Amino acid sequence: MRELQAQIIAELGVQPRIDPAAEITRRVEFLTSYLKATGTRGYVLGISGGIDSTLAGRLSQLAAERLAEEGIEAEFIAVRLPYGVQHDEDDARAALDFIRARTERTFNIAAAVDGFEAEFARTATAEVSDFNKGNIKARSRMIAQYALAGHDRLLVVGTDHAAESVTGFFTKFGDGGADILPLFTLNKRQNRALLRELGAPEKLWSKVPTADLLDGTPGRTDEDELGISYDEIDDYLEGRDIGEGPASGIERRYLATRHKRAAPVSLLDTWWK
Ligand SMILES: Nc1ncnc2c1ncn2[C@@H]1O[C@H](COP(=O)(O)OP(=O)(O)OC[C@H]2O[C@@H]([n+]3cccc(C(=O)O)c3)[C@H](O)[C@@H]2O)[C@@H](O)[C@H]1O
Ligand SMILES: Nc1ncnc2c1ncn2[C@@H]1O[C@H](COP(=O)(O)OP(=O)(O)OP(=O)(O)O)[C@@H](O)[C@H]1O
Ligand SMILES: [Mg+2]
Repeated sequence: MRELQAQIIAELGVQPRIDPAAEITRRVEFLTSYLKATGTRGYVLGISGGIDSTLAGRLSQLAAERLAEEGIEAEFIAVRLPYGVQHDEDDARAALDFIRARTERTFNIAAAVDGFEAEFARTATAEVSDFNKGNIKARSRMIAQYALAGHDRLLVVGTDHAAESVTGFFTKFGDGGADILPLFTLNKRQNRALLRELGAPEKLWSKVPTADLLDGTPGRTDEDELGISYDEIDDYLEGRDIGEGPASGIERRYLATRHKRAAPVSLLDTWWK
């Protein structure tokens, strides 16, 4: 195996083989123990209809139910965060039907994002690019979740996992901004395996991953933007040889995005040298 590949696998804690049922139990247990240790009162998570939030959402609901069995009152707010009307709204609805959250909300981020866009144009005397606006959408979703969390003393659940973490394919302080990461260490096919184990309909676990942040290309697939397939990323994270081109592509992205996986750099840090 490549030296950097072994280092990345160890850093992200990826296991080449998993027992999906055991991983579900372990992650629900993680959510419940952290809540008890911190005295927080529940969880909040944005539900897009994609694989990651469907899985993290169901785990959060199961954690809330487990806590109730122990006599601890815990909230779980599954919140839809569309920018106007979401083009794959049916999938978001199907995800909510599967998650069966204690509380469902919809928080439309359009007014906030459009407000930022207008103020940006005034300040920078230039239009914001569709790409940069996409990051504003991701950060507006973070603000909405923290507002709900702050109101009820909840934890913001994040959906970061190894197959996104390795390439830094998330918005810094946007979807990357969260309190607890129940999917950490899993690659994309392992996320799918956990969803199947939980009995999710095929339409949800087989959905093509999309960040869906662009006005100009709704539903642009992650693989199209990355130029690398999740199968390649998953194989790489399981220690396989995927060939020089794709492996160096992943490693280039990994090295360029180290700042996203660390706290803001200070005088005492040496990781970037
Ligand atoms: N070396 C460095 N040290 C410290 N900070 C550094 C830095 N380089 C950039 N930065 C900072 O980081 C910023 C760039 O990072 P960021 O704002 O995240 O922006 P960036 O990485 O350019 O874009 C986010 C990427 O994540 C993808 N994404 C976002 C959200 C969700 C999903 C999904 O899969 O659903 C995917 C999105 O499609 C896009 O490709 C710069 O503006 C700068 O402030
Ligand atoms: N339209 C949306 N509504 C609510 N939450 C969203 C929306 N888009 C993104 N999010 C939040 O941002 C997170 C990151 O998006 P990402 O696309 O990586 O995950 P996903 O949509 O759940 O799964 P997939 O990667 O398979 O598309 C989501 O898990 C979700 O919590
Ligand atoms: Mg998505």
